[in-house]
Amino acid sequence: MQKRPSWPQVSPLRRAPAGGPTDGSRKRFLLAKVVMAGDTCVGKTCILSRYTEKSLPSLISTIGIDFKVKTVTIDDTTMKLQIWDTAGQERFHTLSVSYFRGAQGFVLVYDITNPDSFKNISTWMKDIRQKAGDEVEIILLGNKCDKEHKRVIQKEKGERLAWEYGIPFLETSAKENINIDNAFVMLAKSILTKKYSLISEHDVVNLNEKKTRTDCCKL
Ligand SMILES: Nc1nc2c(ncn2[C@@H]2O[C@H](COP(=O)(O)OP(=O)(O)OP(=O)(O)O)[C@@H](O)[C@H]2O)c(=O)[nH]1
Repeated sequence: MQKRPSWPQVSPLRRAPAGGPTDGSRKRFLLAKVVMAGDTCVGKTCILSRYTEKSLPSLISTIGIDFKVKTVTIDDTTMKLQIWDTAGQERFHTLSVSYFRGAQGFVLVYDITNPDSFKNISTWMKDIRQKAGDEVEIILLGNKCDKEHKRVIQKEKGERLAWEYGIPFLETSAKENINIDNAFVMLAKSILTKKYSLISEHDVVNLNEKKTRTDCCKL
């Protein structure tokens, strides 16, 4: 099988900018694009919110796309994770998977109380492979592990599926804050280990930048 070239074609490591450490230590900065994926209502938004804001969001299903930024430090490397929260509803599927392109990591989530969300993991894996390639890092999460009384998918099933895909697995609870930080740190470490590089310049959205019209659009 033909291997995709490493992505993106930009330098993976940046020196600390001026104003950074003055002790001569080399600090490295990485910027990685991570995408939350999985069926609707599995808890993607809650997991992301718990991780980035230490709280749960006001509850409303994701419409379209949103992202949050979180900085993690692993050894001497500071990583900025740009984490995109996609909508799991079927009607947003095309839009959601279009954001998979250019990602270095995925948090793929099912709900341990919802068998369909577990069954659909294989479809999400296909989407990820198709849009982001074989080289991306993925972690599988069985969320809502606080709902033991409603559990349908046993932990061993999740572990087995992850083993088959060769990816790490954790059971999490956004509600009880179980394994949420762990999940993102594990993913960040895998991305780092693979020496995956930064978001390419054109994938960075500068929300402060004012749009200027190009000549062809001027009236
Ligand atoms: N008990 C429990 N409920 C959770 C947990 N995580 C999320 N929920 C609940 O599950 C529901 C859906 O959570 P969301 O985070 O909106 O799910 P989502 O996957 O982002 O859904 P979409 O935005 O539609 O894709 C909400 O009612 C949450 O309160 C958890 O760990 N435990």
